[in-house]
Amino acid sequence: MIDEGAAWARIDALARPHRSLGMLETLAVRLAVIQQRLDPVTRPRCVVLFAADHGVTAQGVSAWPSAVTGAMVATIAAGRASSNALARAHDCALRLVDVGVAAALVGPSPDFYRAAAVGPGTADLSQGPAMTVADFDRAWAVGSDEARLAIAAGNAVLIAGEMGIGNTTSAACLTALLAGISADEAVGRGAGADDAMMSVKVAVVAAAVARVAGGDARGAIAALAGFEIAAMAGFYAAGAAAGATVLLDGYVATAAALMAERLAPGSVRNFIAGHRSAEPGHGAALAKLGLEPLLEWGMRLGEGSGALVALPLLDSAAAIIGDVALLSELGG
Ligand SMILES: Cc1cc2ncn([C@H]3O[C@H](COP(=O)(O)O)[C@@H](O)[C@H]3O)c2cc1C
Ligand SMILES: O=C(O)c1cccnc1
Repeated sequence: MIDEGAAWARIDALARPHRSLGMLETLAVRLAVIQQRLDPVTRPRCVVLFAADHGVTAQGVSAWPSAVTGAMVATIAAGRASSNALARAHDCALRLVDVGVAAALVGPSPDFYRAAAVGPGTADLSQGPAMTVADFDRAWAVGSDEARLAIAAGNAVLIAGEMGIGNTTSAACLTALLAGISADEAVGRGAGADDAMMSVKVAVVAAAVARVAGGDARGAIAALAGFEIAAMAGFYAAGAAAGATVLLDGYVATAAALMAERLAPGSVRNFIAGHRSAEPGHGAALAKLGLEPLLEWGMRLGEGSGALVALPLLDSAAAIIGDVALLSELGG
């Protein structure tokens, strides 16, 4: 059993001055404890992008129309999104999973694409439940299935990303519910909402959370979720249960992580927070999970981008615990 004490003992025995690599050593200890080995690995790794549409866009909560979800799915399928570029830069395999995009994929579907739509997008969460509990379980199962596939393919580090116009409204609802913050604190500009959209978004989030609060946890979560967020939660829970290292992205991803921890307690032991997004509620969501983000770079994209940018830090951390001589070997 490798606990933090055992991992620190190894770090402190290595051929360098005591604690001379700062936070990189803290990260190395986290990797060693998650993976239960003093030579943790970060390759191969993969990012699975889950995409879906959101009925709540009818309320005017996003600066962008829903059709952009499908357009970006086509861009990702063509290998031309920010997430594709970052995945290539960091030697990370990429998969794209449609869990509920309204539009059919235009253009050729590559071998890394999977059609697994639960429906043509969620219902408007401001008018009633976004989805039934049965559909929530279907979306969750798509994600848990993807985690098992990723692990069976040998991946040591799992990343989930998302594409879904309107999904920062759903993430704000889920964070308000699960991290216990107000709608004001949970709502941010997402992909660029202006002040008028922001006040609608705060009102929508406050009313939706008030409507479901106090009910059964699964039903409340399903009422506020998106298909891609539910799939990410299933991905995280199954990845953690199988012992994988799970690297989280931004605000939407962390809302899914809160769901995973609520419905599959203990999942958080396998989570590493890649970054803190510019969305204002993200700090409270990470604090609720007890996670310290690796980067605070003002990123606010989603698509797994913040996790992908943090990936080389995991490579560095693995190298400085697993691939260095011992002090006792000095001169020997
Ligand atoms: C071109 C484009 C590419 C994106 N890639 C990720 N997002 C991000 O922005 C969306 C959430 O923001 P909101 O809740 O304000 O709609 C999600 O699709 C998320 O993945 C994008 C958004 C746009 C417009
Ligand atoms: O932090 C995120 O996940 C995020 C922020 C803005 C837009 N989409 C996603």
